[in-house]
This record gives sequence, C-alpha cells and structure tokens, in this order.
Amino acid sequence: MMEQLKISQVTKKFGRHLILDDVSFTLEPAKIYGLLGRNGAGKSTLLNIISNRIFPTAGSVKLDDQEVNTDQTLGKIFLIGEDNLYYKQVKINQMFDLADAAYGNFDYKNAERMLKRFSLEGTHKFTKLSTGQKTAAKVTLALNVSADYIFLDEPVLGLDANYREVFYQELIKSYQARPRTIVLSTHLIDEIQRLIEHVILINNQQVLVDTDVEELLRKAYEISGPVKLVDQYTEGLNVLSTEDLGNIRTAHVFDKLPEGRVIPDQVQIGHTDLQHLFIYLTNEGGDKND
Ligand SMILES: Nc1ncnc2c1ncn2[C@@H]1O[C@H](COP(=O)(O)OP(=O)(O)OP(=O)(O)O)[C@@H](O)[C@H]1O
Repeated sequence: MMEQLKISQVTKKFGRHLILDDVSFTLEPAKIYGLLGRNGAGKSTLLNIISNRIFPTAGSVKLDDQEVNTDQTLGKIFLIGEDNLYYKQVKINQMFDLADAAYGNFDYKNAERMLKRFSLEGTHKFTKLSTGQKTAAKVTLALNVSADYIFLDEPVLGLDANYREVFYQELIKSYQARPRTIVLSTHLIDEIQRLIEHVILINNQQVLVDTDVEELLRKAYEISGPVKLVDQYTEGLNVLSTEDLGNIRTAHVFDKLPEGRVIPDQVQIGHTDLQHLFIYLTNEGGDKND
C-alpha cells in the first residue's frame, strides 16, 4: 500500500538567512505534481530536505506516520538533483546498478530503450556528458527506479525541444505503466501544464498555492475592455495585476467570477494559462504597467 508523504511545518535557515518558513503540504500517492517557484525560492532546498540529504531547521517529513530517515522509508523516495553525487569514472550503466542495489527492481529493459531514444549508451561516462545528456541520463535513471515518490529537480535542464518531448512522452508512459507520485520542479511551466495534476507554489518562503491545476485555472481570468467598465466589473475581485493599452485595460483576476454581475458587451473574458498565472502571482505587483 502506498502512503502519503507529509511535509509539516518545515523551516530552513542557512545561517541567518530564512529560506523556507513553516512549509506544510501533503503529497498523495500516484499523482503528478508541479513544484513551482521563482529562482532561489527554495525548491531544491525543499527537495533535499524531503529526501533527507539536508536537515530542516524545524519541522518534519513523514511517510504516513514514519519519519523519513530510515532505510525503509528512504527506499520509497528517489530524488535526482545535482550532478556532484557521482564519482568521476561512473558509467550510466553503473548508475543504474547503484539504483538497483539501493531500491531493487530497476527496470533495465525500459532504461535501455529510453537511452536509445536519447542517443546515449550505457557505457558512456556520466561526467563526460553534455548538460542536456546528463539530464537525459538522470531522467532515464529516475523513471526506471522502483520508488513510490520520484522527485525530478530541473528534469529538462539543457534538453533540446526534441528531447524534452521525448521526456514528456516517456514520463506519461512510465506513469501509466506504474502510477506513482512524480514531482516535477521546472521553470518550463507551459510545457508541463498538461502533465501535472496539482501545483505546489513556493513564494516568499511559504506555500502560496497548493491546488489542483484544474481548480486553479478555473479561477484565472483575464478581463479586458474600456478601463471604466473593467474596473466596474472587477470591483471587489482579487485582481493580481492590470495592463493598459490606451483606454483598454486588461485585468488579471484570480477569483471566482460573481454570478449575478452583468458582463458589459465591450468587456471580454478569457482564461489565463498556468505560466501567466504564475507570473502574476509571483510578481509582487512590482512591474504593473511598465
Ligand atoms: N548550502 C547552502 N548554503 C547557503 N545558502 C544556500 C545553500 N543552498 C541554497 N542556499 C540559498 O537558498 C536559497 C534557495 O535556493 P534553492 O536552490 O533551494 O532555490 P530554487 O528554488 O531551487 O532555485 P532555482 O529555481 O534557481 O534552482 C537561495 O538563496 C540559495 O542561495
């Protein structure tokens, strides 16, 4: 049976620098998540805490009720992050063997097939690969490890458009064959929007969004028309930002639209995509109308 992974009140300081402040959320079994946040928001730090590579200043990470620090619990969590974990001469095949030794049941056959799609060979030395090739080797490793929770930090870093597409296809295929929780932390939000079911957004050291994508986008609108009419229609709503072009205003709203309010003929309402919603939510209102 697969358990929930609970991150509770995690705070992390590096020296006097507060990176994460009372971060709590729960990851459900067999779901694909996007972990989003601006550069330096603390995503990698959080992933390193979850996988027990660094310790939180306060708070806990638990699989159901067990602290994630035993072999048994850590054997259910796999993180790919930085490259510096591997010794210099290691070949891709040996990375697979290490994962097999630690987690068991490594899917060598599928990994071999994936390597071919990325034009790589198991005998290639990891440290000699290009940035994109390293990423390809790491995601191949991650998608074939037998763990219930797979964390992919920057899974498309350096991959060209063709290989990113290969990765997205393989991710879906792998998930369908063996549903488990996969957390993607990436800045290419428009590309993962269709893959993820749920978003965790870290902003200003805290969890700003912890919501299903569908529900999130259901509240994300852009409302445009003559300034006065847009202001009237959006009065009292949560307006994240506005842009003006002459007398035409576009308001980016993150709210349920009021049912009884009449939409004037000259006012148009459209939906915002995840990437733009991310920008409006994390912009701090600093560059309105710039
Ligand atoms: N070992 C460390 N010592 C001191 N500060 C650190 C350390 N690791 C990370 N930081 C700082 O913590 C903050 C969060 O870094 P982190 O790498 O977690 O962000 P991120 O959200 O993954 O960023 P990006 O999207 O740019 O990769 C940054 O300001 C970084 O400088």
